[in-house]
Amino acid sequence: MAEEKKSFFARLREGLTKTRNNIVKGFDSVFSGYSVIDDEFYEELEETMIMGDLGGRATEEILDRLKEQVNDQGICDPQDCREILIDSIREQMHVGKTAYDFEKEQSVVMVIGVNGVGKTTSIGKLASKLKKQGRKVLIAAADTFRAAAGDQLEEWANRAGVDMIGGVEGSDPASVIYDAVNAAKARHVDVLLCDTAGRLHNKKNLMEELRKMNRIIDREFPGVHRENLVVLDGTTGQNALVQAREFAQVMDLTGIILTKMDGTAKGGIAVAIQSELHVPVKYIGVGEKIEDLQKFDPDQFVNALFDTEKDEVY
Ligand SMILES: Nc1nc2c(ncn2[C@@H]2O[C@H](COP(=O)(O)OP(=O)(O)OP(=O)(O)O)[C@@H](O)[C@H]2O)c(=O)[nH]1
Repeated sequence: MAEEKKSFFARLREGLTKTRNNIVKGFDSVFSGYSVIDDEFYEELEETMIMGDLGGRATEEILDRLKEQVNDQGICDPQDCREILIDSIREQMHVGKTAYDFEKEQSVVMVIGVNGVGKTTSIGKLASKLKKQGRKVLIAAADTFRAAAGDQLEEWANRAGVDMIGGVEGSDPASVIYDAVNAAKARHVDVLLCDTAGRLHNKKNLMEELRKMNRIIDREFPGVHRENLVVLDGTTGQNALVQAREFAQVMDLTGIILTKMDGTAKGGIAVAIQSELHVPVKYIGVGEKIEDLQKFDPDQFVNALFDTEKDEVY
C-alpha cells in the first residue's frame, strides 16, 4: 500500500512537471531576481500566478496574506517569501473536510460536464474503483444525444466489470434515469453512476434536462444519498471555472473530477477551483488508463508541485 501511494506521488510529481515549470520556476526567478520587496516584486508574483491559472480571487488572497506576513514579521529578503507563499497557496485550497460518503452509502451519482472533458472515462475509472472496494455498481447511460456515447460507456462498463442500462441513441434521457433508478432499487445496487449529455440542442435544453433528471431521482428514490460530480478538463484553465459555475446554477455540486492533470501546464486551476468555487476537487485524472483516477489531496498536490517533502511516503 505504501509502495502504491509512493508511486502515485511520484507520478503526480511527474505529471505536474509542466505546471511546475510554469508556476514554480516563475516564482523562483522572481525570488532570485529581486533583492528588495517592493511593488514591482509583488506585481511579478501576481503575474506569475495569473499566468499559471491560479485565478484572480486566489491570486489576490494569496498576495494579501503574503504582504500581511511580510509586514508582521518584518521580512526583507524576497527569498524568505517562498515558504509563506507556499503556505498561503495551501490555505487557499482548504474547503473543509472532503466527504466521500457516497462511496460507502447507497447512492445516486450524477456525473455532468461538457463534451470531451473526460466524463465517460472518469465514470469507467470510478466504477472500477468502487467495484474493487466491493460495491455493487450500475451505470446509467443517459447521454443519448451523442452518437456512440453509449457504446463507449459500455466498453468502460465491461472493462470495469459492472452493468449498464440505457445508451440507445435518441432515446429519452429522463426515461433512462427512471429505468436505471428502478433497476438500482430492484437489484440492490450500492452506487448508481449516471452519465449525462454534455451538449443538447442548446444550453437551456441541457440544463432543463438535468433538472428533470434530478426530479425523477428525488421522486423515485427519496432518501438515497445524492452526489453531483462535475467533470472539468484541467488543460482548459479558466474555462473549467466558467463551466462549473454554469452547472452550479442547476445542480447542487458536491464535488469535482479534474481530468487530464497529467502533463498539463495549467495545473494551477486546481487552486483556483478550490478557492473560487468552494467545491472540493474529489478526484483527479492522471492518465487514460482505468487505474488513473485518484482521490485528490490538496496538501499532497502542493507538495508535489513545489517539491516539498519529496521523500515522504503518502
Ligand atoms: N491524459 C489524459 N487523458 C484523459 C483523462 N481523462 C480522459 N482522457 C481522454 O480524454 C478524451 C475524452 O474523454 P471522454 O471520456 O471520451 O470524454 P467525454 O467527456 O465523455 O466526452 P464525450 O463522450 O464526447 O461527451 C479521451 O481521449 C480520454 O482518453 C486523463 O485523466 N488524462
